[in-house]
Amino acid sequence: MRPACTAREVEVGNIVVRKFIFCVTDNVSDWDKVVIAYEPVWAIGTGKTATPDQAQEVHARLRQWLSENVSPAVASSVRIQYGGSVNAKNCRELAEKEDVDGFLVGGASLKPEFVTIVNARK
Ligand SMILES: O=C(CO)COP(=O)(O)O
Repeated sequence: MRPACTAREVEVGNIVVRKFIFCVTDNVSDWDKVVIAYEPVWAIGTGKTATPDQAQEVHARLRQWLSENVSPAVASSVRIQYGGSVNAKNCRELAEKEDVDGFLVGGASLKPEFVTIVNARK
């Protein structure tokens, strides 16, 4: 069973995401060269993964924010990847989410299961 994050962990994540996106969008001149990664701090290397719904919620909010503050075209074309304890068991469910465009994989990239993660959308 997947360990869930606490409400505090989710709240801290949202604040960090907000500060980050304001800082970055002010300094981007070519959005074709940008890939956004959402990596909850509490999920990196911990074995705790955001649920697919949690990841989708943050990714969708990022896309919505980009649509309103940059442009709808950028919002729909920019890749938003999820990172944080992605493995062969959780990658398919995460990949099914509309706004999860790929993964940043740490520990699992060193194991044979990485092939399953690479093919998660197939
Ligand atoms: O930081 C990461 C990739 O950049 C994620 O690492 P893990 O997949 O080991 O949690």
